Amino acid sequence: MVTVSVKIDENLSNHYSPNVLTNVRHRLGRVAHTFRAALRLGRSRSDSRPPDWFVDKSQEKKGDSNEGIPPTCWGYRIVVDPSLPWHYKWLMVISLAVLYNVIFVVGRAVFWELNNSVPPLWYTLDYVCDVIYIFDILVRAHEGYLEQGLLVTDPQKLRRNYLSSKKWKLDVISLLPTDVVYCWWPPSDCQLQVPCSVIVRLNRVFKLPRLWDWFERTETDTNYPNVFRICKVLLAILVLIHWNACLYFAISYAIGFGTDNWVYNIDGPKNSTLTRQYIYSFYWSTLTLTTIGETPVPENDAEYLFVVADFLAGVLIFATIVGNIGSMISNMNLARVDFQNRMDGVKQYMAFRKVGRELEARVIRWFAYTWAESGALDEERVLSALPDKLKAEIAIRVHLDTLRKVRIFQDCEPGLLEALVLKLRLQVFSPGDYICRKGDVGKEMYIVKRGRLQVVADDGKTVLATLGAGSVFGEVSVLDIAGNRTGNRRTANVRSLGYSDLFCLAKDDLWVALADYPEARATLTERGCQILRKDGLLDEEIFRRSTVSQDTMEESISSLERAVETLQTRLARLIAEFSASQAKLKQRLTKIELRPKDEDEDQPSSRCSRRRLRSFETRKKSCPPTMPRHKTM
Ligand SMILES: Nc1nc2c(ncn2[C@@H]2O[C@@H]3COP(=O)(O)O[C@H]3[C@H]2O)c(=O)[nH]1
Repeated sequence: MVTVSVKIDENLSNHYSPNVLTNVRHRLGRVAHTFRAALRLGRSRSDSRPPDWFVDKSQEKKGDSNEGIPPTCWGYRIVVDPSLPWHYKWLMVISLAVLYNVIFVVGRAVFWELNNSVPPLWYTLDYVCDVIYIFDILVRAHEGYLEQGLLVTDPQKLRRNYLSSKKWKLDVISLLPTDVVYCWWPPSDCQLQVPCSVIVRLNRVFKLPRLWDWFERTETDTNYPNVFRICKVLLAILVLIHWNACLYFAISYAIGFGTDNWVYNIDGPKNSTLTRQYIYSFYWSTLTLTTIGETPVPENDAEYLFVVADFLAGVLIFATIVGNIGSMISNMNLARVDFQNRMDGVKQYMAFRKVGRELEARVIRWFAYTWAESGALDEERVLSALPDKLKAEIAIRVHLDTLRKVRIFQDCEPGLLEALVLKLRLQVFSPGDYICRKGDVGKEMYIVKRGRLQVVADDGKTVLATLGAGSVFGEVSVLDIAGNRTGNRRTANVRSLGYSDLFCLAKDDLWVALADYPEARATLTERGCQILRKDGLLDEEIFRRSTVSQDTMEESISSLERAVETLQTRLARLIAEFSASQAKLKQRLTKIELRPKDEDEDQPSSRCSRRRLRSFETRKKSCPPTMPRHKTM
């Protein structure tokens, strides 16, 4: 067997600072780990990569709040990242253990036949669950949490966080070895027809919060949250009914089976079987808790009290549960109900205003198409909770296919795409709808997502162009191209052939986005000019003059920028020179001041220096410290 050990000579600590030594220790630890891993790899060709719940110190990013914390386990810190998939799987395992205890501890304690049926299986399951509980304490003690947005991986902090929480207390209570009671009340008693000592394990139920953790996580992760919520409520109902059934059977035992009509009667070949005992108790419990059927009338005080308590609990619990399920089901259909209400409103309005059968049919067809294609999803409202960056990412992901087909966006900077994609509004047009008519004032530009459209001349028949997915139109009138004889008016009619989905971009939004991307603007303008030239709508002279004046303006701006830069450099140099000479002068004056008094009292030069000092002080007061007053800019 090969042993690898890493040791730092004690003497080194006298020569080097603790920081250096800690660093050396970390690095040696990593070397040792690599060496061990290599050895393991040599022996079994298995993957020596540490599992993902180890945080490799060397892999951590700079700026991590855990920097400088010594590794604990062979150069790695064991930390459980709650966002990892395996953590979710672990939650599932522990939830199953909790559910087992919630259902079977009470069940087996009351229905002794159940406990007696396969004792080895039950005891194996009991102690497997206990092992899972113990392991869960370890997992929780290493569960990372966020501090200032960073995952804390410092083992001490993690432990402190766990030990100071309520979870820790509940975990300990749920693992108290209550089974020691078996010494005085052995499980073998269960052979008799009396409730079992398994009930002492009821403290295992204190682990229930772990089940909520799993519920919460699943609810966040699943794509069907409403279905999951309904399943959760159903499970809660079943567990409640089960517990109540067990209680009923236990009370029947306490009063005496068959002593009156209310309690369970265990006599007879059918009633004595476990299946009948449980099913009848469950049935009784369901009737009582839901208060939906005739239940046997209680015959003594204890029975009355129990039934009253059951009724009250049933009303409270089931009112809450039924209310929740009702709201969940209505939430599931909310979009459809909302859409139908809107459609009904429009239909009523059209009938009231007598808009005509043909138009009514068209509007209804439009509604049907919108529902079929997008489920009438109000994307803006749905995404309104997200920050702009995330919204843009989602929008780009969703609309990328369309935007890729748009030629002018193919080579454009990602920033422009992001800016534009957030401003796009989806509009649906029916067959024969005019998107714009010649002569209208252009207020928006369109990108075709799906469908086919025709650009038609005044007569409505001559087709100038056919547009498909990825085409852009409506830009000519919104770009304010100099020399455009139609001004800001539409130059042609555009009509939808079938149903078409268009992204609409308002003129202001387009201008704001293009202000930062002159190249994209030039491409769009160039395209618009080509169309105007083809239709003879471009005044070349005005266009040329505007281009020249634009060029001249751009040149003037560039030369102005250059002049400002030169001035800035000169100013900086002058300020530096002034500061240097001021410092020199100060030094000289200090030297003069420090000369012995009697030595220079009679010297004419010192009198002159004092005069100069006084005049300098006066000038300093009247002049700002960084700007020489005699320099004019
Ligand atoms: N006038 C004209 N417009 C066209 C042609 N092909 C596509 N279009 C688009 O049709 C749009 C009609 O509105 P705009 O004038 O704003 O912008 C126009 C162009 O984007 C064409 O051949 N002639």
